[in-house]
Amino acid sequence: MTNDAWNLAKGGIRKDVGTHNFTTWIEPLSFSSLEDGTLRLSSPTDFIGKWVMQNFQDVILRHVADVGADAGRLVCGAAIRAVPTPAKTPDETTPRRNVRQENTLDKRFTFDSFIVGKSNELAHAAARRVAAGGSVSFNPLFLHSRVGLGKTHLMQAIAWELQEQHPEKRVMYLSAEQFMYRFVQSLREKNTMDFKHLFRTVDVLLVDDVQFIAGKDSTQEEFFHTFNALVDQGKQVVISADRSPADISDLEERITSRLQQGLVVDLHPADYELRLGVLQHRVDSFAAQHPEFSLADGVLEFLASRITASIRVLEGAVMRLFAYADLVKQEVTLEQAQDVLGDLLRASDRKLTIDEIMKTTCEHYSLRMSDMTSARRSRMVARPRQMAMYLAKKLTPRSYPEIGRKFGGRDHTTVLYAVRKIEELIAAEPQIAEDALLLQRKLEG
Ligand SMILES: Nc1ncnc2c1ncn2[C@@H]1O[C@H](COP(=O)(O)OP(=O)(O)OP(=O)(O)O)[C@@H](O)[C@H]1O
Repeated sequence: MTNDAWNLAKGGIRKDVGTHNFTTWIEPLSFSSLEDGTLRLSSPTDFIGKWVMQNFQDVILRHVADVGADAGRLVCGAAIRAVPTPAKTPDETTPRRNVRQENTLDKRFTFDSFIVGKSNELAHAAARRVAAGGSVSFNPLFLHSRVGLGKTHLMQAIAWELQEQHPEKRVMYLSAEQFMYRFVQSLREKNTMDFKHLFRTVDVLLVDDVQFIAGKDSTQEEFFHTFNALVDQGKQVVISADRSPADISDLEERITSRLQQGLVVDLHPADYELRLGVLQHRVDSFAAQHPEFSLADGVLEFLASRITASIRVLEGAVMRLFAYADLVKQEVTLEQAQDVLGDLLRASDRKLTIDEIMKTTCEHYSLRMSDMTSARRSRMVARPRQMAMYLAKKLTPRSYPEIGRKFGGRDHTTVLYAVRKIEELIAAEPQIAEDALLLQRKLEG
């Protein structure tokens, strides 16, 4: 069994255990080895490892068998070393097998369960407007944010609301990856007319994670035509991405400019009140079904102040507390919460700086710190510098101009170019992909 086979098995596991369990328990695991019928997975903490062995052993072994690996036993823990995975860009012609083809919506992602705060109020209001089903002055609605801040939740809330209030409307929600999958499938099965018909006759089209199609030429082309056909007919389109249209590299200029013609809204990182609101909401829903559940005073406030990365991470933390409470069957104290969530808290504590990124990159390529800010252009220096800029954009919240300033007062377009260049090289050159992955692992500790 290889890393790839494990990734394939994870697709099936996700379907069986649900997105929530998957994100909390399975996603953090990495493949280590399969020897003598024992599958070894590495987990960030022993608590997660134990929980996975107790609760997901059967489902994991079943799906591992489905991908052709024979394991009768699972061992999972923090002391197990993971096999590094080379970074890979999905290939346009070989869609991943675990892509969901069904248009399923998550029952939890409704407006009722969406907590509104300063950071997301505009996105929420715009989503509500689209969900009302009347005529809307902006088209498309483009939602963007860093990961785990509620884009998918809002998109699906729109779809649920429309389905409920306007059952006559044809609403289609899917990820850009699914769009590509269906498109490639229609090419293979020579029924592109059906594909076009399907997508051009919907009333509302919601496409999640559109950055995925950047650089995938024929899918982009088809997406562009679908998009134009719908907008020209006055049909509503809603799109999400992990960055703004202008920041998505490898997206054709004409697509970028059309995407910018509607309303582009950024969901900002959640502030303390919003984080606390989300936690409280989750705890209330859980406690309604588990009256014995009890949390010591101050635990939620502590989590809301310490875990700031994303709402997804916050949710993962609270899910883990529920699991822990279920195990010990007593009130969860602050000390226990700190213990069980140690890895998440440590990760949240680390605020990576651009200086650290430069230093680690220099060590990796045996360069001097001054090379990061110098004007030298030889490839030996320029490439690592571009790599450091790429990592700075990826791993810190710094903007292009801020990064440019740190790298010897360079222009923001130089940083943008560096990021695009490294993204291209990661896709084309395994050595660069490996460097990027190794550096990222080192930096994220
Ligand atoms: N304002 C909110 N209120 C309640 N739950 C939220 C809110 N924002 C995010 N969440 C929850 O956080 C989790 C992650 O949200 P979601 O998947 O929508 O993020 P995303 O921005 O689409 O992330 P990605 O870019 O990784 O796709 C989900 O479980 C979602 O329900």
